Amino acid sequence: MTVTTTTTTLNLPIIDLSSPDPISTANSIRQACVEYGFFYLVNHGVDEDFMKQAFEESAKFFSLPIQHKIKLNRKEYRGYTPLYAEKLDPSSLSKGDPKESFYIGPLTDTTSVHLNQWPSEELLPNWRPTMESLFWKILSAGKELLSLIALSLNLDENYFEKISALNKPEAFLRLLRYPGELGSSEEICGASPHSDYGMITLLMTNGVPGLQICKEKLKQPQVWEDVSHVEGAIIVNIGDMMERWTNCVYQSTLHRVMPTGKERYSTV
Ligand SMILES: O=C(O)CCC(=O)C(=O)O
Ligand SMILES: [Fe+2]
Repeated sequence: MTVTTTTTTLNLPIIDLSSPDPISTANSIRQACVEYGFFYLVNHGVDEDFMKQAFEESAKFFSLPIQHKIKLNRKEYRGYTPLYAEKLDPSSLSKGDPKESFYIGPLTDTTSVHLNQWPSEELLPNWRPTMESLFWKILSAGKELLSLIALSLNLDENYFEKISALNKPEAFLRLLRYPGELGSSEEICGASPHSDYGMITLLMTNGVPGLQICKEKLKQPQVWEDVSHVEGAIIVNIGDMMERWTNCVYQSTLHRVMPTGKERYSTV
């Protein structure tokens, strides 16, 4: 049995992507990745009004009747997954995570881009252009960040590009909706505890809290700490692949989303 307790809210480091001093930024990134595996990214080029618009479009899709959504059921890792269809912690006894999602595959890859599924233009005319624009903006911030992460590891800033780490399937964009309803007394997570599998994850939320991290995954009882919302910031976390590549110097930190009674949207 896993016994969990929640403590205080964390003060994660804030990294400024537009800082004129890449070496000092890289040093701060290193410290954040060693200590937490999580940090906030500001001045990343995705402006707040645009994010608001993206969450509005996301909400329009998720509020469609289920028969419209189910037509876009996930195939080839692209499309809609209904409530409870996923369980990020396979050992959890719950019937699945109470969240729905929509997966968009890499727009960069001409050989697979046609596999993406989109809601019809008649139903949601601005949906596809908004999500495509979101994809490019976050990808661009992510690539800039990866050159700073390379510097933070004392590598050439183009290192990840040179080793083809940015080749297809470069990046997926997922839109998530958590109904947020509080369950019975048992601990039911919106997203059950997991670490991400890739290089890095860039996460934006609509400001509704719920994200928690557990810095020491092997310690019992587990201690979960709240990650608070910083207006306009992207939350970045290190994935398992980057943890492995750095011989565990950078942490792929366990995290989860707890319901707070409020509907929550995020993009990862
Ligand atoms: O919605 C969130 O805040 C986190 C989602 C997440 O951790 C994931 O999908 O990997
Ligand atoms: Fe995650």
